[in-house]
Amino acid sequence: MRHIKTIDDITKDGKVEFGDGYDFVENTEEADAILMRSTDLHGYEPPSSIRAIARCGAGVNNIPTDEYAKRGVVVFNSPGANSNAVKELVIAMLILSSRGVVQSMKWVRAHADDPNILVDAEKAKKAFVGRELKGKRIGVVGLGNVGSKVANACVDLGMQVYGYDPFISVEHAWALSRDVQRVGTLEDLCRGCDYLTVHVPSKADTIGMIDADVLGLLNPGAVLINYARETIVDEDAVDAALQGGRLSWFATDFATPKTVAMPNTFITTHSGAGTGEAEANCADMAISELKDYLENGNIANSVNYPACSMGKARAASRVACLHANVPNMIGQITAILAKDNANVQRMVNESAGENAYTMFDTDEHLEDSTIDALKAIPAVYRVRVIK
Ligand SMILES: NC(=O)c1ccc[n+]([C@@H]2O[C@H](COP(=O)([O-])OP(=O)(O)OC[C@H]3O[C@@H](n4cnc5c(N)ncnc54)[C@H](O)[C@@H]3O)[C@@H](O)[C@H]2O)c1
Ligand SMILES: O=C(O)[C@H](O)COP(=O)(O)O
Repeated sequence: MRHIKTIDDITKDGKVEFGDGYDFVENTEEADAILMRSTDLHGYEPPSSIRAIARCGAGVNNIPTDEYAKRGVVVFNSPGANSNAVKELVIAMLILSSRGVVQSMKWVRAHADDPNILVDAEKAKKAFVGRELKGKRIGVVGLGNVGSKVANACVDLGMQVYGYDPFISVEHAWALSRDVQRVGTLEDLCRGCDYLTVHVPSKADTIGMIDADVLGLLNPGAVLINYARETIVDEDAVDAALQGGRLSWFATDFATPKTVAMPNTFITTHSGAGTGEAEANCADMAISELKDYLENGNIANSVNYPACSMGKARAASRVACLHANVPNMIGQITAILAKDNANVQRMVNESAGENAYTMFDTDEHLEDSTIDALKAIPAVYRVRVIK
């Protein structure tokens, strides 16, 4: 039996199914893996029983992924699984910030007792006259799973769409409408925009990237949308831009103390991924990643280890070594196997950044002393006997 600890509400209805051979435990010390969402794990040391953590969602800035890699803990996320949900809410924010929908509805509620409300509403409506999205210029920062979908949807709405992403993947470049115009700098993207929407992860080069300089390049009365992370916008600069009229609205998914004090904001409760469909997609992807890792040692969609697959574990034994990406690891591992006279059927070695992964199938089970020798290699973080 393998044991899973869940953190956060993975789905609204509580449905999380791993199937036969798995159960859920309260005590993390008894768990093999963690399934989670947005809880901040910085400062938390997972017990040695934990081999993997799967984040149901895209952003992993709440997890110390580098530190966990060095403890031999593989961290997964679920890329793209909630991107349609975010796209739809971003489109909603484009419309809400352009058409006085919320203000008009507030007026109706405030005049609910007026017996002439139908006639009076006709007079009141001039206060809520908005503008159309068609023909307006929007800048999309980050053209990954969410940004590429937002950009394509904006093309469909008849907007002039510009995108900026110096690290765009081939897959997302292919998915992008030919009507999305790519620009080379953030400044060129922002110059003359009526709308700016941000879809990048929170990391060293994106924290505070939407600052006073960037905001100053937008058209007066522009709208800023942040459904990525609160850290990406300089809140003081956004406040000043709202007060000074450079921005007419700021729509954000992050209710920070500074943001809630600002004028002209639409603020949601980190609800970009808040649909039943997105929750189910994220959970399904994260669960299958965890199961394949726990049962077969295969890695897909990890953010701190390379992708690696040898299919189902069918040989007598399968062993995985998680180690630093340094020279002579394969040499050291095979030397130890040769000493035990182990016959290797298949071996794979993959690396990503500072970390690497070596997995092999053998005809017979290895001696305990062989496993101990593998564990004793200085750059090895963890050895897993999967089968
Ligand atoms: N509000 C929500 O509920 C919600 C839901 C999903 C994702 N998010 C946030 O949105 C972010 C993006 O999500 P995604 O699924 O599109 O992720 P993704 O990884 O598919 O796309 C991120 C894109 O940002 C680009 N990028 C990275 N650094 C950049 C930089 N300095 N300048 C410009 N582009 C840069 C990458 O090349 C990539 O294409 C996530 O990291 C997460 O923080 C929020
Ligand atoms: O990065 C993400 O996928 C989103 O921010 C979703 O976060 P959540 O799982 O807490 O809704």
